[in-house]
Amino acid sequence: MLRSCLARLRTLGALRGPRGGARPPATDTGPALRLFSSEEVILKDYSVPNPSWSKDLRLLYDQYMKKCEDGSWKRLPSYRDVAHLDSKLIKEEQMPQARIFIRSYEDGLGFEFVMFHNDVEKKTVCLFQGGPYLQGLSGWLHGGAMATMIDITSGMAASIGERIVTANLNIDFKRPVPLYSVVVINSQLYKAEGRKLFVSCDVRSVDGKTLYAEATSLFVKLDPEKSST
Ligand SMILES: CCCCCCCC/C=C\CCCCCCCC(=O)SCCNC(=O)CCNC(=O)[C@H](O)C(C)(C)COP(=O)(O)OP(=O)(O)OC[C@H]1O[C@@H](n2cnc3c(N)ncnc32)[C@H](O)[C@@H]1OP(=O)(O)O
Repeated sequence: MLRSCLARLRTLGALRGPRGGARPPATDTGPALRLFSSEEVILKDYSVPNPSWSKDLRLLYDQYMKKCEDGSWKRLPSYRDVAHLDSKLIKEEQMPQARIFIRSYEDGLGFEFVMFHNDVEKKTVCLFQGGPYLQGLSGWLHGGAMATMIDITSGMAASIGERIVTANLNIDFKRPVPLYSVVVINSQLYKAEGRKLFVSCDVRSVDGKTLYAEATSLFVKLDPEKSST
């Protein structure tokens, strides 16, 4: 069990320890994966409920956790550490303070989210609650914050565990998203053509009645032959 869990995390690139420089302390509460190898790695998984989660977010989380019971859906863990990124893309030893920015806010102030993935259907769903530090126009979520979540959710639908980058992202913002509200981001890989992965996405209210945004995106698998990446 632990072995398969480690294999999965390695696939996601999550188990690279710091090669110099201090890792920010794992002071928050919540589940953590603790490993002992040549270096000690402690990873806290942020994709679980915390006290800042609204009732809507908790209810949806419970619904999706139920869907996970038959194995068709999987909750995706999420970490703050740069170890999440491929070491070929970022030189950790030169940037010991680097963090995944969406996980760098205190609970409830920024991006509260959890993602679920269905490998057969090539779908990723993100349950997202945007906090007060993500404000754009008064009372509303900044579109860039929404774009970030669309990008990452779509990227997860495109490819889990592979080195991909966003080549193109088109978003139609249909309605402003109120701060603190919960939205459901649905993404699906609909075409794969060589290194190119095409994803569609929409963002809806919890009851599904309000369409906040629609997006299409293109992700490209990095070419191992090319030195720039
Ligand atoms: C908040 C942090 C979240 C972190 C998440 C934690 C881990 C989660 C893990 C996993 C989920 C992943 C989620 C991703 C989320 C974050 C992604 C980003 O922010 S990435 C940074 C922004 N993007 C770039 O910086 C790319 C910069 N561009 C490039 O590097 C190159 O242009 C690249 C790799 C895209 C293509 O370059 P070439 O030289 O390798 O290949 P060529 O031949 O140019 O393109 C390949 C094919 O793609 C088409 N193509 C390329 N760009 C296109 C475009 N803009 N529009 C249409 N087609 C395009 C080309 O026409 C070509 O197509 P033909 O094979 O000929 O059919």
